[in-house]
Amino acid sequence: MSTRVVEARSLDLTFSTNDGPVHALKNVDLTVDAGDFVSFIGPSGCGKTTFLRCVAALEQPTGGTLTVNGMSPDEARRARAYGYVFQAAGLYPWRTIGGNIRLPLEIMGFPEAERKRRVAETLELVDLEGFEHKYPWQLSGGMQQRASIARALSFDADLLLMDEPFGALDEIVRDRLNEELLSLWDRTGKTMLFVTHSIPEAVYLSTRIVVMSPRPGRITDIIESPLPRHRPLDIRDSPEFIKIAHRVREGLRAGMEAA
Ligand SMILES: Nc1ncnc2c1ncn2[C@@H]1O[C@H](COP(=O)(O)OP(=O)(O)OP(=O)(O)O)[C@@H](O)[C@H]1O
Repeated sequence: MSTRVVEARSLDLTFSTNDGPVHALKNVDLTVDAGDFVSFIGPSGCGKTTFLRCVAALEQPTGGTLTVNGMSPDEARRARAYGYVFQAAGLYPWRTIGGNIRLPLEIMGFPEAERKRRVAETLELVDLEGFEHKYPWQLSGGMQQRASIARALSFDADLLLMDEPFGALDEIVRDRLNEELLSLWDRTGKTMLFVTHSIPEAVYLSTRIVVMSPRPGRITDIIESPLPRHRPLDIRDSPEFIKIAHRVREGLRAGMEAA
């Protein structure tokens, strides 16, 4: 039996702003099971980040229910249920790569030997062995983003929340990181929630694609991917891939027209 990692029922979030209420999430129903790779795609303002922030207990829903590993998001946060990767790598420039990855471990009070072991292990997972003592500015954008993924992985949470981590990178680097992320997911069995604006990225990575629409932010389609777990990059030329990409595009278009 699979384990439920995230369960949202009729989730609602309305922000009160000076210009009046903003309905960022309306009636969101979604379940994510252990080992799923779920992508969220939709135009700017459809609530992708807000949903991730609710899971991370950084926003408080105004309606409905949300559980993470069967707990409230706040309890899950305290239980260190997830790692969070932001759009910008957000590495501290005065710390080395190793120092950045070590930071959450220091905050959480891991003993020194354990910190060392975990830093080495996660550097290897993201293919950055040998860069522990470099500073962020000595690394390319893609390598910095890998370091930021390593930091989110360092305390071995089973759930990874990734908010457009590769948005600022060029296509070639992004392709490589997509391949690496998929392989990392395959090796570790982690559960991924991944925000993107890119249709090929969403289709390539996901076991499930959540299509969203703005005003109010809501889910308009959930696509179960029939693609196999092992996906070479050229799967993007296959008829199955193109079919799913087409369905995502149609969903996005319909959502925009209805908004
Ligand atoms: N703290 C806040 N206060 C008021 N409104 C907010 C706040 N955070 C988000 N919003 C609004 O909620 C809506 C959803 O925002 P959100 O950032 O979740 O969208 P998104 O789909 O992630 O967009 P993008 O793709 O541009 O990152 C937007 O209209 C946004 O302006």
